[in-house]
Amino acid sequence: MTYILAIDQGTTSSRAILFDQDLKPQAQAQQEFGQIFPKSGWVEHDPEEIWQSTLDVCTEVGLDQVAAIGITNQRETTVIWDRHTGHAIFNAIVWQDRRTGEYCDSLRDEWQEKIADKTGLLLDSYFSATKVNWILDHVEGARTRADAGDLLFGTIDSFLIWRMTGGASHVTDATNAARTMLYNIHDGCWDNALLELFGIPESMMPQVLDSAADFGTTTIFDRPIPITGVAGDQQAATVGQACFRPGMMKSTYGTGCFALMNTGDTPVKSNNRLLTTIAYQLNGKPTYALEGSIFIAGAVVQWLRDGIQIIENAAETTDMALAANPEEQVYFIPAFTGLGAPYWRADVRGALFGLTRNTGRAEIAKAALESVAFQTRDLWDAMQKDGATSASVRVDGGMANSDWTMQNLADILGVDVDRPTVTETTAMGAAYLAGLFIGHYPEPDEFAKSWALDRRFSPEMPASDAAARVAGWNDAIARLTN
Ligand SMILES: Nc1ncnc2c1ncn2[C@@H]1O[C@H](COP(=O)(O)OP(=O)(O)O)[C@@H](O)[C@H]1O
Ligand SMILES: O=P(O)(O)OC[C@H](O)CO
Repeated sequence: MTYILAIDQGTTSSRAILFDQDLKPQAQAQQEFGQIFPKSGWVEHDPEEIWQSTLDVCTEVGLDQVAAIGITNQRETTVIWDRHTGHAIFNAIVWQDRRTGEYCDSLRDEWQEKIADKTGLLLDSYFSATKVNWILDHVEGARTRADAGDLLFGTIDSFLIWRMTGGASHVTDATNAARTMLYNIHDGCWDNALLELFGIPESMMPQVLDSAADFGTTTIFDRPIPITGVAGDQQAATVGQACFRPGMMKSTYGTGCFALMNTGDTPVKSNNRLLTTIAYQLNGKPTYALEGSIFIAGAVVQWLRDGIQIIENAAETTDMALAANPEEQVYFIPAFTGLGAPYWRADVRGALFGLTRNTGRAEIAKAALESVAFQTRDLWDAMQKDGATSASVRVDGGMANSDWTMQNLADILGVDVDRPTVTETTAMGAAYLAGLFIGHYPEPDEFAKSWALDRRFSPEMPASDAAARVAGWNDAIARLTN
């Protein structure tokens, strides 16, 4: 039996999963790693922890029968390292980090439109470009070293591949490149004007390949293994959910929530503050998507556990939501690091609305779970205005395991929410891309036939109740953002 190994380097944990010939997960290892919050709105990871946890899970799951490796990763998170030593010169600045918010504001008038036209993105600290600029400005001597060609930039995929290939490959794929705010998604190349704007020498940038390609061969294990698939985690989930036809949409509930709708070979420009991105690139041909990005989804549950410590594990939230007093309607806006789509407000922070003397742990936990549905509804409305017509959405990610949350999502969206049998669709997408390249897995149309439904959640709440709750949410958002 030969397997394809998927490495899923996420925001809160690193995972390795072995997929068999039928794309069924057969073995899995997972390791959480530290979150570093140096200041309000700042989020960092230690690149060595990312590296070590990745190595550990690969070793734990076993590589004896692995034919190829696919890598998928938290996107935008920025690492800069020395090409001679392989040492990162600063912590990884995580996608959630808002430290460059004011810098983005200062560029807005002149650059917002140009950046949107070239990259499909909004000018925001979420993306890698201003994070690279910040590191070059704040680490002593970094700019001189960068100009001398001694430093390399990469998103997490790039950093891992560089290390796994002993420095032989400095590469990324088009989906990750599309999240840097430095990549022209129409021309398929790094954009010189943007590199210049952010003071980034082109010598730092990785080569951009298709999502199924020869990314190099890892030489750090007992035997050489090719790395043949790479995609950002949300794009890998889009592939894993087999959203290959225009109009198909998936929504992933991990640390954040990211809804992507396939728009085919047309890069659709949103009028409602969604992003245009590359869903996957095969045989040199990009397939585009519209994306809505929410920064806090499952992370709100982590905060209940690790922050205010009112739960011991994530699954407890279901019983709490069931036990909550239905008369109490608390709105929890988890804008811990600002609001993403469609508001894009780096400056606001979280809030609870509607507290009474009867509000307790259960009501707060319920409001935390509900915040995920309300935020998705905001994205859904924006997608509809941009022309989406889908009557259902495919869900995945850690939080999709919560039946209560998924039922509430169907109620608040007013459409069917479909959960597949494999919720590790992110890893599955990466494995599929890697296996596709070596001829181990079939072409996309054939693969799409194997998508299997675990459970469909259909709306049960009366539409008027859902509308009243959504109105309450909109009111809370208006109060916070005004
Ligand atoms: N049963 C559950 N109910 C609610 N939230 C859950 C449940 N299981 C996992 N989660 C949340 O899902 C997230 C983990 O999902 P995962 O897809 O592994 O995230 P990531 O890839 O961002 O690290 C955590 O934030 C966790 O709080
Ligand atoms: O770690 P996740 O699964 O929440 O995904 C993070 C995204 O890639 C950030 O854009």
